Amino acid sequence: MSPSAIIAPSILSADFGALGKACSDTIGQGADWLHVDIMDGHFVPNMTFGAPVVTKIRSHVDRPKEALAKGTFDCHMMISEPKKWVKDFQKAGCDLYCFHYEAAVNSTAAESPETQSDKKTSPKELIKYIHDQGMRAGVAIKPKTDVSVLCDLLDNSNKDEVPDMALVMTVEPGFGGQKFMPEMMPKVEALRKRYPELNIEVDGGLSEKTIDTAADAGANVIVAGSAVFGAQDPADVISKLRDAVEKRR
Ligand SMILES: O=C(CO)[C@H](O)[C@H](O)COP(=O)(O)O
Ligand SMILES: [Fe+2]
Repeated sequence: MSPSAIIAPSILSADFGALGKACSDTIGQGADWLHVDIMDGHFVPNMTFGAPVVTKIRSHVDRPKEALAKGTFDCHMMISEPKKWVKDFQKAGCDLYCFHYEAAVNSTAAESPETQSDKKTSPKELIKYIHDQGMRAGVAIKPKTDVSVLCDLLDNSNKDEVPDMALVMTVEPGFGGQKFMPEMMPKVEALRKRYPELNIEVDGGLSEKTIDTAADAGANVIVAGSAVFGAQDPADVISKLRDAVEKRR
């Protein structure tokens, strides 16, 4: 049996002028996690916010005592230097630090701004580093990246270096409100077949119209921004997304 449905509204589509309240309201409407999109204007052509804002919104939602339980802050790091910000986000209240594979393999960031050099960090070293800071680690892939890069990480026998979640992007990262890419589903199907217990997240264009396709493929962690925050009744949308995943388990 695949893991339970986890509904993670993306606060990218919330009112940034009242973000703390939007976070607590969404959890009250039945969301499991909050999906927090961090964009640096470099890895993607858009910017959001950094750790100081995460610190402020964290105080509006109880931090989960158990890993990946309700209230988890799922930080989707669309940034060029994923290692550089690990400690800041841990302190700010991130529970699950999900970096982009593409950024890690191109990253030139060292551990801290003081020691920046051209030292490279491999994705598996970065996963261990995130675990060492007490967070869970996720690895995201853009639409043009092959799913085999995730399998290589997931097949590692050293558990410290294995990701806790795989994120298959179903839009090009950078903006909310884009069209879901069903052609990404073979990646999700391949992961579900090989890793029955893995948390597989899909992000971009998820709604009541596209959830069946994602759920059929085996996704269980559902990010939805515009579909939740643009809805008349967000609780109803969250519940329908959950039901669609649960009925396929
Ligand atoms: O990572 C993202 C964009 O890069 C967002 O999480 C995603 O697009 C959610 O928004 P929507 O559900 O409106 O597509
Ligand atoms: Fe995202």
